[in-house]
Amino acid sequence: METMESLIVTVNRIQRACTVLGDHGGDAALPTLWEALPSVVVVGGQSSGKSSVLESIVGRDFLPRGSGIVTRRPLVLQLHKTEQGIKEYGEFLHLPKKKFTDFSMVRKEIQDETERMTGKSKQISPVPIHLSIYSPNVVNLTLIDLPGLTKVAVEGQPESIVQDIESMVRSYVEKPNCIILAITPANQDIATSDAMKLSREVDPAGERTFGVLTKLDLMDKGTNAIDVLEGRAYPLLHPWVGIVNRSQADINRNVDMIASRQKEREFFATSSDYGHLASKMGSEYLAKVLSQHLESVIRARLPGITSLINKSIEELEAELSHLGRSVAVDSGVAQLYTILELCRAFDHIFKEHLDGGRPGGDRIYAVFDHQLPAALKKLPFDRHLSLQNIRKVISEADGYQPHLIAPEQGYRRLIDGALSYFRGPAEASVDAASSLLKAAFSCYLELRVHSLYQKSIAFSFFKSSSSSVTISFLQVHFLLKELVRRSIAETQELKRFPTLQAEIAAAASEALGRFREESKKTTLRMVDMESLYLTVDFFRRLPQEVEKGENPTSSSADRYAESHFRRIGSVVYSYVGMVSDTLRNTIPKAVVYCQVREAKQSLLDHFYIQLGKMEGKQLAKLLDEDPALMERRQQCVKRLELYKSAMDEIDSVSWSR
Ligand SMILES: Nc1nc2c(ncn2[C@@H]2O[C@H](COP(=O)(O)OP(=O)(O)OP(=O)(O)O)[C@@H](O)[C@H]2O)c(=O)[nH]1
Repeated sequence: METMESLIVTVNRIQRACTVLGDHGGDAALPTLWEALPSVVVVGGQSSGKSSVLESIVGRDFLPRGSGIVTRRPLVLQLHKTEQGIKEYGEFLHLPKKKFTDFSMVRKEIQDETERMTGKSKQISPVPIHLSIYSPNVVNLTLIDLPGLTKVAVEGQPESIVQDIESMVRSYVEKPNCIILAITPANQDIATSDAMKLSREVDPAGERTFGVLTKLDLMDKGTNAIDVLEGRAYPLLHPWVGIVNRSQADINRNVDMIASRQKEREFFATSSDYGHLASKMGSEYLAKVLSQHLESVIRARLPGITSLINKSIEELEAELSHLGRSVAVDSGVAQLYTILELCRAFDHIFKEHLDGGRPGGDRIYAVFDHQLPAALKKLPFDRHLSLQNIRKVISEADGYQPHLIAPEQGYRRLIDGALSYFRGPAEASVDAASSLLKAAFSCYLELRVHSLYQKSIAFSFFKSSSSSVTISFLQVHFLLKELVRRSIAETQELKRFPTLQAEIAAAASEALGRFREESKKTTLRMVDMESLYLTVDFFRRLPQEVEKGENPTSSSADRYAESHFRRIGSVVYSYVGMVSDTLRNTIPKAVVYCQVREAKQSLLDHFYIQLGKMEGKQLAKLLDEDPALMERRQQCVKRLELYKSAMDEIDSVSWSR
């Protein structure tokens, strides 16, 4: 018996912990212990006698009375039996350490506390009020009083209240761990009893319903409820209990509960209808039966509850470790350390993208292997080296005195013009294309969704421009940015720090911009170098080759014939081809040197310098977490605390057994 009593006390403590730590069930996002705890829930229509039954079980007047819906929050009533001689008192969970010995003050506090949560609006709230009563006149028992089921809203109450109350009551009684105390007045047709209708729905076999008939004394003369009380009219697994509470007149005359219990006992003992059932009737008997039943249910459910607690602790701990530790309380140095760790994690992933292991680096090679040669091939040398243009350039270079041997100036001008194709359109398109890229990237930062669209615009721009040099460093620049974006998204540790994510993205973008400018300078300089000093050897070899294939009889007059210009064209063509081959090999080297290598080695170097100069507050700002995530972590911590304390409670009972 001692063990069983302590079981109810244990569950009482866990129930209180649930309320303190915010577990009232009904929150699908978090595991709930509240719903797993066995409890006795009092259900009945308005004026069915619920309050009277509860007061009778307690032996005290303490519940608010009045018209309309008085009970508007669940009242968890925990009864603790104390030794004889100790003065009885009530204690609220929300007012710990305040002992209420005056039960009219308990009533007032229930009213006040109800209004604190619901206002005077007459709304209902699912957050329970916990009241413990310590008394030698009670049995260990926990009862939950709920708003009475009603069919109409009274003045000042929203129409939805009828439905709201039913939903709240239903949410309690449909749980398999709920013992239903269904109160029905005997002077009404039981077929229309709200309590019985609901309990039949959720417990059709009547396994967890205790039927209580009140107001037996108010039945019409000549009628009785024997058929119900003996279990024939409405069979339930547990026997029905008849009750006689104080009448309104008794209440008005302040008949105390002890006298009323005595009166109830006499009613059954002397009743010609119920005399034979007298020992199994009345509120005192009801309290005893419920207490014993609750104890046995708790005992049966304890292993299930224990494994539920263990499972939930595991789940919550796993989620918390996934969410990560809160860094808000850390010192500045610790926060700097955390930021550097996060940057390193990002940098590691970024490098994996470049070096292999993660995709992306291969696309840079594709730029050098396909896009650059294709762009070089597309340069419009044909137009520049058309017969007509060659003649024009050479004649203009000659001036009034046509060339005598080789048109040195003409060659130089033709070559210079052709080489400018490597850089001319390139330069023109750099700024336009890079501003498009900038737009694409800032758009990614702000909206994150349109980047693909912007990306396609940027790419089509590349395609339409025939700039071979630009194509390499701008496309590599774009690919590096894309890899930064992907690396940030793939750094799990960064997920909870949106501000730091944005700062890393901005710092990386700024650095990549600098590398791109360096690359642009270097690659364009390579083209400039080609135009500034031609490869003399190439031309020194030329006359022999020309002479070899030339007709010795050809005269100097041929110098102005078509074939002469065609030959010049083909010489320039092959020189430009040679330069093109060189650039195809050297541009990738420059781009890798200036952009890829720098990105790998020093992408966040500037950012690190800035971090070093930051104060505690600025660092904390960088570590601003997603508020939803912080909230979730807090909820999980609280729930974990609940489960752990519940486990301790249960363990302490097991030890004392
Ligand atoms: N004579 C008599 N009157 C009773 C009995 N039970 C309750 N009453 C009276 O019926 C009225 C309603 O009883 P309550 O206990 O307030 O009923 P309730 O279900 O708590 O009502 P609400 O809280 O308003 O939903 C009161 O005037 C009680 O005195 C009973 O067994 N006999």
